[in-house]
Amino acid sequence: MRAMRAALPAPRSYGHPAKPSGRPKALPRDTGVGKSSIVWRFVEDSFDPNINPTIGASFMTKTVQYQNELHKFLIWDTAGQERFRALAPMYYRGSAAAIIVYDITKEETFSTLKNWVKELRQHGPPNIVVAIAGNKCDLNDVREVMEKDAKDYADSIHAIFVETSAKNAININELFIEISRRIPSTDTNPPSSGKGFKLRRQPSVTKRSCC
Ligand SMILES: Nc1nc2c(ncn2[C@@H]2O[C@H](COP(=O)(O)OP(=O)(O)OP(=O)(O)O)[C@@H](O)[C@H]2O)c(=O)[nH]1
Repeated sequence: MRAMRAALPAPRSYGHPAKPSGRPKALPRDTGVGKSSIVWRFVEDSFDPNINPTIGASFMTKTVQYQNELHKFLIWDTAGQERFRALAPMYYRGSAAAIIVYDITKEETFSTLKNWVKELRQHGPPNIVVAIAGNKCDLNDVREVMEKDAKDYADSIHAIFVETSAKNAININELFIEISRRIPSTDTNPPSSGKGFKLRRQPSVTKRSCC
């Protein structure tokens, strides 16, 4: 079995912090993109339309079989609210992969996602696998971010890209499997270190079209 850590940073957020429970009426613009919902869909195969905002960060694990190996994902789901912003480096520093999530119905979440990419490149582990997930693709009718624009950007930075729907379970498993595929075997690395992976860059990512 090999272990890997995937942190889920959100785009930088602005505005008033949320109350400790329940969603605030005026949401900071980059919270609520669906990070926790993606993790819940992957780990528990469930979806809660009334899920609360993450406080600090939450941790979950899931082991999946991939080809002849067992892959254990150690997942930090980080909070998107600005007041927790400073915590993010604690989670991505030791991670083998990071999934940056934006909401396809909110252009500003895609714009600020680029700040996270820059931050990961500057302060994250050198070989961290970056995946971009355009979530809520079930809401195609109110889409603000074109899939092609996001895919072109992801290709330009050699990141994995998928559009996902945690609600309708679209491309969630595929996202994690692709991350698994991009992280080389840990045969030559201690499995518990969670870092030191040498990243094999793939020229393109196979993506199942959704919505
Ligand atoms: N339609 C739709 N709604 C979704 C989807 N994923 C999440 N949501 C909803 O979006 C809202 C926010 O979801 P969360 O998973 O809490 O978002 P988050 O990014 O973890 O939010 P923070 O913890 O504040 O950073 C909730 O009401 C979810 O039910 C999706 O794929 N489709």
